[in-house]
Amino acid sequence: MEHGNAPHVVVLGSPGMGHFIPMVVFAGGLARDLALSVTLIAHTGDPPSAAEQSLLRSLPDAVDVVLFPQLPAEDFPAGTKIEDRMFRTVMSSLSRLRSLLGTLAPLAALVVDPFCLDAIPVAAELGVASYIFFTSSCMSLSLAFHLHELDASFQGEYRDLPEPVRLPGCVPVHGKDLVEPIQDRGNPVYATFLRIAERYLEAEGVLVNSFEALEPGAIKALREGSSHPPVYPVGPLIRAGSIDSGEGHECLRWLDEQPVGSVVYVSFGSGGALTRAQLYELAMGLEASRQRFLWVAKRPHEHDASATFFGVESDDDDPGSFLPEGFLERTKALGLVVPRWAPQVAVLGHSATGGFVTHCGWNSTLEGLVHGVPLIAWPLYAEQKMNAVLLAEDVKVALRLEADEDGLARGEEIARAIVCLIEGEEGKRLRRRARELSDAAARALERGGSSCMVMLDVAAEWKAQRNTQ
Ligand SMILES: O=c1ccn([C@@H]2O[C@H](COP(=O)(O)OP(=O)(O)O[C@H]3O[C@H](CO)[C@@H](O)[C@H](O)[C@H]3O)[C@@H](O)[C@H]2O)c(=O)[nH]1
Repeated sequence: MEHGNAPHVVVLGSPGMGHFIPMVVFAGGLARDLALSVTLIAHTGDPPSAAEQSLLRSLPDAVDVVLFPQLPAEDFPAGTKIEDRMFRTVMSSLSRLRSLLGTLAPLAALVVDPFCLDAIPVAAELGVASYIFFTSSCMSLSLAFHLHELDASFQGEYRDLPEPVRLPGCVPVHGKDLVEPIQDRGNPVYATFLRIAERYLEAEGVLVNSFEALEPGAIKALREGSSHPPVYPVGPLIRAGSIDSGEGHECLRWLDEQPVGSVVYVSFGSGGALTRAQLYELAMGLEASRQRFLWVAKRPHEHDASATFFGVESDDDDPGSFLPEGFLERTKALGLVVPRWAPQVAVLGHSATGGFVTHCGWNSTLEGLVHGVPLIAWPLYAEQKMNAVLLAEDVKVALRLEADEDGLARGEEIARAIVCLIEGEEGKRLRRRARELSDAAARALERGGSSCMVMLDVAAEWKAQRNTQ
């Protein structure tokens, strides 16, 4: 493609839908809203999944797409953490990236996601400035900036820390709720996180998918901090309803038949999986709540809460084959179960949706808030426990579930939380808060809004960069 006079930016994303989606949205926005010429390099399945292909088709013509393959599961020993697979997939692409960047010069910037930070020295060799598009909260970014300090301050596992961790401007967070891959210092991924924490300092700036009204304290502290690159909150960037419209999907037709604000939507993102025992309790809780529900159900997994992160391995996803006997029949008047994947943005934007049981993946979180939907926080892995703390204790837009000593959330507890969210006073308060945030999110992105202005400033830097080349 001819890139003309527009500054050319390369956007590099890591594997998994939770990263693919925001990087595609970000790349599309650079071309559409800022008239930049963009090459998006994405790590996808080979071939890309139907969901990946459909999102790529939504990109404007000014975005060139290059697909790098993600490393197959067989290349890793059983039990390898997803984060390790992501970092290693990106490492395996670096020589191809080097050649490609060489052919694309002159470049105004390379923008990488948090699992692609090893590309920063490659860009530096070619004289290209690197930026990070951080696909989670400012609170998680702050943890990355303070990881070395934390590592030096305590020898044991973080779950044994006697006092909560106080990241600047953030709600205190217990050590056990810090990101999951740093919970075991003996796992090789811990050392990788420490190594990568240093790479953040090599970037020219960090764009974050968050916004002022959502994380004012953390953003202020990051803005004032001088030991790291400048931080630019540019969110919330999510797919437009027109892109994830789900046209004709049975769950949208079903939602059309339900009263306004009556349905709780249950989904654990692209990767989340429950154990068989937990899946049973969730089914019992939904049934006992007697509330309407739409549940994206996936086959249970006993040992890996992120079992479907790199795609679903089995085609056998009929919920009837793994849900409790008789559940579908008994609940058919109140609920709908869809296998594996739903058009989530359309579901959250539907007037019948009144609550969201979520694993607190950052994209799901933003999608819920943009549509003014209050949350029940059910974190599973990655940085989701930190997000849950932020949403329940700081932003106050989510209910938490109490688990028993085995870590299982019982059916009665799940039913209690759902009834409280859809019918209770607490639910009303959370809904008001979610609507406030929805309005604030829209204001941040409109012309003159905080995120819009910040993005224009960064684009101006890139344009200036281009003019000095
Ligand atoms: O049935 C589904 C399920 C998911 N999605 C979409 O898939 C994305 C999932 O992203 P997210 O909610 O962030 O969850 P994960 O896929 O788990 O994302 C990974 O990446 C995120 C961003 O870094 C992290 O916050 C998470 O913890 C990490 O697991 C969202 O856009 C969803 O709308 C659908 O459209 N339909």
